[in-house]
Amino acid sequence: MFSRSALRTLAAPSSRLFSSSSARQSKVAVLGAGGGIGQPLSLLLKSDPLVTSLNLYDIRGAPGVAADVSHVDTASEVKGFSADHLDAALEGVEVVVIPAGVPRKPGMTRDDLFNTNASIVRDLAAAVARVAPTACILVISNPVNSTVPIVAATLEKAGVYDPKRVFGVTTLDVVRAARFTSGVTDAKPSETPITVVGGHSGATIVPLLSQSSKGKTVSGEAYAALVHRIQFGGDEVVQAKDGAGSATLSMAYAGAKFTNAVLRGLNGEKGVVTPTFVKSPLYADQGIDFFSSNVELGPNGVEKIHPIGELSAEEKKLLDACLPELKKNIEKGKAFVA
Ligand SMILES: NC(=O)C1=CN([C@@H]2O[C@H](COP(=O)(O)OP(=O)(O)OC[C@H]3O[C@@H](n4cnc5c(N)ncnc54)[C@H](O)[C@@H]3O)[C@@H](O)[C@H]2O)C=CC1
Ligand SMILES: O=C([O-])CC(=O)C(=O)O
Repeated sequence: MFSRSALRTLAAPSSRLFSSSSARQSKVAVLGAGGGIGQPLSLLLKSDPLVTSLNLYDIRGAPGVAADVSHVDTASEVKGFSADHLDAALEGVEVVVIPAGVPRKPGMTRDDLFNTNASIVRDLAAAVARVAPTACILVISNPVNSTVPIVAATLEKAGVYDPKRVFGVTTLDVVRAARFTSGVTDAKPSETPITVVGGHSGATIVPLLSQSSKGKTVSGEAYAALVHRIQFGGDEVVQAKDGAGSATLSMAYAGAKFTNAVLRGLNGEKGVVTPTFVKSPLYADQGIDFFSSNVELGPNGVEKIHPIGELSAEEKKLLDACLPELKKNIEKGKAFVA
């Protein structure tokens, strides 16, 4: 079981994006650094005191982003790498963050991105397997429910898969859940940390409001509306951007927050716990071997996968709706590599 105070250290939303408890620093690469997420994510990572070196790679525009970000007056070194220099970008890297790939337009599901993004993510994972086989890989590219199994299967094929080091970034769901719950309970987001489990698309996103002292006070129509908003927060942004893409700025914030958590774990900090989509035993008996739940991060990546805990009757129904869809998404990813 996990300690609630440990959980709060990361899950609790705070005005401080980065925590740092150690002098050890790390080399981080962003693949897709020229994009809507990649650019602000690179800026935020430049501000993270745990990052020593930042390698920015994209098939378009990374050297420009690197030149720009490199002027920020923090200690880390920034280098930009263009299309033919992926291997150089990965040299000696401990953490690889992947926001490469196309975003949604209105009317699309995340699964509609599969045909384009599956091969992008597979090829990037193959390069990581070749050049930085022990790096932690943080997958942002959608559909996360399928791209994470694609990365895992690609590493497995290359003989370097360590399930403790491959993560789907579901932090934006956690960030949204805290923000939206704060809105309806009249509490600060720091008082409304919400564990979100399952996967990262619509019905596979399962917020566990009953496990939050503020969240469990929301009921009836307000509860249904809050769950819907957390599950479909991405659509809200896609519609508002009206063809110009999906969440980029809030995702960059979430991606930087999760990267900092992984670095803190690698540094040996204790009690760093947050939901993330990883190879998981929780529903493996139902053929679902990737699942997001609270995970303690440590020096090897995943330190401990926490059970999801007690669920309300409503949450049991949400989980029943999540599991079959998640299973299909995972199988689709695996089949692509096989
Ligand atoms: N996990 C999550 O919570 C979220 C995931 N996303 C996903 O993140 C991805 C990126 O979104 P945006 O940054 O808005 O898209 P974008 O189109 O603005 O940027 C994507 C970048 O990837 C680059 N790229 C394409 N192929 C590449 C390759 N083979 N190697 C390196 N870079 C490559 C492009 O040149 C572009 O700069 C999308 O798949 C989106 O659905 C978006 C928001 C939240
Ligand atoms: O909705 C999208 O396509 C982007 C995404 O994953 C999110 O914002 O949660």
